[in-house]
Amino acid sequence: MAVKICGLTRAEQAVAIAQMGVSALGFICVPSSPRYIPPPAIAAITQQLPETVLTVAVVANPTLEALDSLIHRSNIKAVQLHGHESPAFCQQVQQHYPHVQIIKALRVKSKDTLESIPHYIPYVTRLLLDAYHPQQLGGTGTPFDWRLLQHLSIACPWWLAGGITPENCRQAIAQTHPHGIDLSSGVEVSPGIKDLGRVAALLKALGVDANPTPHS
Ligand SMILES: O=C(O)c1ccccc1NCC(=O)[C@H](O)[C@H](O)COP(=O)(O)O
Repeated sequence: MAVKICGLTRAEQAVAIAQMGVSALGFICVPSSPRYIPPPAIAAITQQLPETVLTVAVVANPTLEALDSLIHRSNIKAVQLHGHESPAFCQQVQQHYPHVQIIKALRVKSKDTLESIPHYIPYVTRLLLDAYHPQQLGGTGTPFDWRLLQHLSIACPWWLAGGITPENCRQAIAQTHPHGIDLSSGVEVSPGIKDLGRVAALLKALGVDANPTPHS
């Protein structure tokens, strides 16, 4: 089970969470977010992380030029497209950056959202199914109706997001069977500041072992 902790802003927290055994760390590159972190600050953090950690830049409706600048300045391994990006745009990103993993986030409002999934599959590394909120793109702390995923077979790797906490993570996984989970506000003290005790509680609930020590 992959675990992504999103919305990191502090180097020491990113390093500590990586050492706890988390597989992916997300950095919010959407300027309107309270978790926003600029690309040079992301680069300063990512260079301190173990190679095994997937580093993810979260963006919304970027131009290819903006993505180019972000990818070159932030030293990340994956981009998470969290806006209204089309399958055609994902294809363009895939063609321009074959070495960068593409995570397409879909904010699940209703069954209709899920009908678009097959159109994205050829162009993404994985999907992230997150909660829909009319005013906020992400980090809402609210789960969507997981029953919408019942009887749905998704033909590519996908991660579940939206309102997951150390308390409900096992139920979320049992009910939806994702390949990974993504959390932000469920393990936070305040936007961008993580609660390491809650990250530890999450990993304990999931039975994830801490990394061996080469990076400690
Ligand atoms: O977290 C943000 O502030 C954010 C802003 C704009 C676009 C995306 C954003 N977050 C994306 C994530 O991957 C979050 O981890 C995901 O929405 C889950 O958040 P939460 O419900 O708080 O666990």
